[in-house]
Parts: sequence; C-alpha cells; structure tokens
Amino acid sequence: MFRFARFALCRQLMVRHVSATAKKSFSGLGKFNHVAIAVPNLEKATALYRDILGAKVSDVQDLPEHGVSTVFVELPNTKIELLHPFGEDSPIAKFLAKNKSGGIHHICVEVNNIREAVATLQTNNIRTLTKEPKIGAHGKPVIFCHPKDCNGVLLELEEA
Ligand SMILES: CC[C@@H](C(=O)O)C(=O)SCCNC(=O)CCNC(=O)[C@H](O)C(C)(C)COP(=O)(O)OP(=O)(O)OC[C@H]1O[C@@H](n2cnc3c(N)ncnc32)[C@H](O)[C@@H]1OP(=O)(O)O
Ligand SMILES: [Co+2]
Repeated sequence: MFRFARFALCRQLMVRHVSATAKKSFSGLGKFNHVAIAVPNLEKATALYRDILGAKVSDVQDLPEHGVSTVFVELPNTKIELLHPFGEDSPIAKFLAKNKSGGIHHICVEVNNIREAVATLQTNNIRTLTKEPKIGAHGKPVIFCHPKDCNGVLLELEEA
C-alpha cells in the first residue's frame, strides 16, 4: 500500500514536471495523415506497392515548390507518401545520399488550425523549417518541424 502511494506520488510529480516544461500547449492535433518514404527509384517503389502488394496508388505528382515528386499509396486507415527528389535543390537529396536504399523520411499529422499550431511551436522554441506554411500535396497548408527539436523525427503538420 505504502509502495503504491509512493509510486503514485512520483508519477504525479513527473507529469507535473513534463507539463511545466510546455510554455503553452496546443489542443488541436488531429488524425495521422501519412508516413513518407524517400526512395531512390520512384517507379520501382510504386511497382512494389501497386503490382506486388496490390495497393491503390496515385499518379506521380511533381511539386517544384517542395523539390519532390510524390506518389501516394492508399491504405484503409492511412497513406504512404513515396518521395523522390525533383529539381536541383531538393530537401531530400542529402537524406538519400546518406540512405542509399531510401528510408522513412517524415510523418504527417493533421491539425485543426495551422497558424495556431505554428504560434504554439514558436512559443515553445520548436523550430519550423519555413516561417510560413506552404501548400502541400493535398492542396492544404503544411509546415515542417525540425527533427532535432522533435526526438529525431521530421514532423509535418497539415491543416485538416
Ligand atoms: C509533397 C509536399 C509535402 C506533403 O504535402 O506531404 C511533403 O512531404 S514535402 C517533403 C520534403 N520536404 C521537406 O522535407 C521539407 C523540410 N525538410 C528540410 O528542410 C530538410 O530536409 C531538413 C530536415 C532541414 C534537413 O536538411 P538537410 O540539408 O537535408 O540535412 P542536414 O544535414 O542539414 O540535417 C541536419 C540534421 O538533421 C538530420 N536529418 C535530416 N533529415 C532528417 C529526417 N528526415 N529525419 C530525421 N533527421 C533528419 C540530419 O541527419 C542532420 O543530423 P546530424 O547528422 O546529427 O547533424
Ligand atoms: Co509529406
């Protein structure tokens, strides 16, 4: 009984400490939107999901504004975004140079209000990779958060 009370107290103190580190918290996090995989060969990667694994896939979309070409693989509960560099200064070029067979590049979670999300991130010193959101692959505003501020994971937020 005493051991349980001590455990409960420690846990409460830890929760309070974690909450205390957030200067202001955001309440509008939504659904998981996609996981992105950077691939060295977009046709081959698309063929794996479409022809071998039988998934429905989108057409290739070139997004010069983002320096990538994408194909979306539709799954019952989410999507996989296949990413390949487009143009000279692709933000995924270095990643693919380091990961020659490709690799998981980012995750994307929806938010109900991207401006509010950005303001909250800034208040909490989480760096965003552009000052302003850009229009993403689904025609909605997106913003990326620095992986060094997000436990080593590049986090994309997309307005729902
Ligand atoms: C299609 C539109 C849109 C959608 O709607 O879905 C997209 O998904 S677009 C996807 C592509 N766009 C982006 O990724 C934009 C944001 N990314 C960036 O600005 C850069 O890629 C980056 C994250 C700032 C990395 O810059 P880069 O120049 O490639 O590498 P660095 O060497 O400067 O990296 C610094 C540091 O971060 C580590 N890193 C890099 N990329 C990742 C990653 N994807 N996941 C985790 N960690 C990453 C890198 O290893 C370096 O660490 P150290 O080696 O420890 O210094
Ligand atoms: Co994405």
